[in-house]
Amino acid sequence: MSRSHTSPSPFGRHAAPDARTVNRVVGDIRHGLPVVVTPASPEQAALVVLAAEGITPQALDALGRLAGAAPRLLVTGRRAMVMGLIPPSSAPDHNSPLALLAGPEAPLDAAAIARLAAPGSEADRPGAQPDAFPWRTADKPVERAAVQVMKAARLLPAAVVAEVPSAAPAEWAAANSLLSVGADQALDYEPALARGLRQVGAARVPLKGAEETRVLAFRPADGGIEHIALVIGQPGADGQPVLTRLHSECFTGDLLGSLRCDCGDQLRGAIEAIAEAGSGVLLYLAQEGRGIGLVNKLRAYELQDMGYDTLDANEQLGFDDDERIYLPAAEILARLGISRVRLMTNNPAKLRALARHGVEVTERVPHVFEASCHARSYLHTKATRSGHLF
Ligand SMILES: Nc1nc2c(ncn2[C@@H]2O[C@H](COP(=O)(O)OP(=O)(O)OP(=O)(O)O)[C@@H](O)[C@H]2O)c(=O)[nH]1
Ligand SMILES: [Zn+2]
Repeated sequence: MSRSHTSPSPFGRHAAPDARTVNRVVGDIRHGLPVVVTPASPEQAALVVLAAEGITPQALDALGRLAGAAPRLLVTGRRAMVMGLIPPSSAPDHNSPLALLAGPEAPLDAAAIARLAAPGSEADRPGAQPDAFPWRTADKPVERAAVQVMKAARLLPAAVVAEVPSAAPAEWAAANSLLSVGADQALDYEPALARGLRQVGAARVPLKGAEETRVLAFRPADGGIEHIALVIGQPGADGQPVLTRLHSECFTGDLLGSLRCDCGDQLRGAIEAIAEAGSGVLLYLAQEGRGIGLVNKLRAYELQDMGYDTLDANEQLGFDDDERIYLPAAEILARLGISRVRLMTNNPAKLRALARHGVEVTERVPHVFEASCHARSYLHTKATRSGHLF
């Protein structure tokens, strides 16, 4: 299912304008620049937004002066929960952000923002008690979109925001040389990238033990990092469901041979098993760190060394325990003409997600490897808390 876009630019034949806009905004955010997020409804205020991660006192001052109002901090419900701001039971949607406002006893300065946005022992530090900040639930689309932009930028999911002092926010943004993006565009970014995937490369790459392998690359609509499909043999030629593995990128495990996880063994083991079966497909999905990115995964590892398990570490950072979506996988399978799979996985969420996207999973094929001593507690957590079937 691909969405067609019309573009007035002769260079824009393949471009998805919404994805391009979000991508440019993400670029500015990663540069430490503010952007404007506009609401669909003109009754709501637009926000001028900066990343909380790495914010400087100068940037915070400049934001306040630009907007003519005191900035506030948006953190996710998850982060608010681990800071003890809200009890676990009272968070209706953990992905809804919470707004923290500066109060007379607790100025929202750059140092406070760093402590509130990043996990650590903020409650131990003088002057940084999170409950000194008045807060309210922030579930307006512009507020959720501001946090979504941080996730798309692979930064900590926390944003410093102030209301745009104009009823014409896009014009105000242009007059201040800022990029702007619609809240709906930002919230639909990941699915839009998946819908706009294009195959951009295909080559025969004989692998050790799987010589009849083709490697195909699928580029998302914003020109970002490609997902890769390894097509081994002639999958589906016999009319049978295709032996399939969805593997999420793990730089540390796949490439460096990290012993903290089982990814490297699972990757090579899947290729071996598919070759042995005669044919199948492995999708190598650009979803490092269960979708939070490599840098945030390294932060999660640091937290795990402090005693948190792999799920709690994600939540300490403000993320859900798993931020992946499987629409890209379903889209690639559809492009390959595969609608029925025997899925090699221990993760029931992958079975449910593929079914939701119209892929028939005829069988789950267990995909278990011996754990190193460093990976034992990681795999134990998956089994006891994520419902993994080992
Ligand atoms: N955030 C986070 N990601 C991790 C951690 N350890 C491994 N990962 C990432 O988790 C993903 C592993 O994905 P998969 O191989 O699909 O594993 P899975 O979801 O357990 O599913 P199956 O292996 O199919 O059972 C990779 O993107 C890794 O980078 C961790 O401690 N924290
Ligand atoms: Zn791994």
